[in-house]
Amino acid sequence: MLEVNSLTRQYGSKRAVDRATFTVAQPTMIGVIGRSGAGKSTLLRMLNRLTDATDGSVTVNGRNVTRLTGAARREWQSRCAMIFQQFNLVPRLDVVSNVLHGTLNRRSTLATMFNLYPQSDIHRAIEILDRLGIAEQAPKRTEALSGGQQQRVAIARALMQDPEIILADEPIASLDPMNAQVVMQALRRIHEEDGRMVIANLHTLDTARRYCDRVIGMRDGRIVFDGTPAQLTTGIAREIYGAGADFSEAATSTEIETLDREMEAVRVSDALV
Ligand SMILES: Nc1ncnc2c1ncn2[C@@H]1O[C@H](COP(=O)(O)OP(=O)(O)OP(=O)(O)O)[C@@H](O)[C@H]1O
Repeated sequence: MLEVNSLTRQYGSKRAVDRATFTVAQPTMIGVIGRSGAGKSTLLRMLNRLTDATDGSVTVNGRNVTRLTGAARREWQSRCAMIFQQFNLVPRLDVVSNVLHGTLNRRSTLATMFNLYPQSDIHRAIEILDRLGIAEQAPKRTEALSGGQQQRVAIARALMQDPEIILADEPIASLDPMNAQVVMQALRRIHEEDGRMVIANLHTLDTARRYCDRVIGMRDGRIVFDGTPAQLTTGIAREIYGAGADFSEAATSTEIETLDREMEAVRVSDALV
């Protein structure tokens, strides 16, 4: 159970997040939407303590994690893994070593310095890569992979921590539509098969509608919508995005449906060969 209560972050005179309040009773896949500067990243970063809250609290299963320090804070961060738009991998390092970095929190400095990983961790890393469909990339340098593959490496690194919650800050914003779809499907599967909570900042409405059970809409630091995709009408979307009457959902689209049609066409032509 995650309880976010009046969570606030002030930067000078600017309230990046203004008394955000919501509860997640069971593992859910949640999309956070809103225009640029609405406070989405700051909200996520406060949840896993990359950014400190000015006020309010984050409580997980009855424990307030907002003021944890030192080892307790690091322990919380490993239970609440974060993935980023720019992947945050070590480009010159091979894929499997990047994934093994997910275990850094529980390894000694000496073991880290000499890149000493237990066999069991290496096996687990390969298993996770296999699950994400990229095991054959394990020995390659990460920089040689496509953006979609790199984001799956970042997801694998997060899974190495065996987190209860995965926070994804614009995970598909740098990807083409096909890779965006593969990454969103991977996050959805992890949610469904492992029962992990996923909270993803998404800049496109159709992605949130398609993959999430619940959508949180932010505007000017405040949560202005919290409901199911079905409850998110075009009128509400217009309010969240602060758009005029000419607002159209297509303008926030990644064209995933178009892509579906293209992929179907490829499948049909493959079947004919
Ligand atoms: N470190 C900081 N110092 C000062 N102001 C900040 C800082 N981080 C964020 N802000 C401000 O807080 C507000 C919310 O920013 P945030 O990055 O959380 O929004 P966002 O919805 O994630 O936007 P985007 O989609 O562009 O990433 C913005 O006005 C931003 O300029």
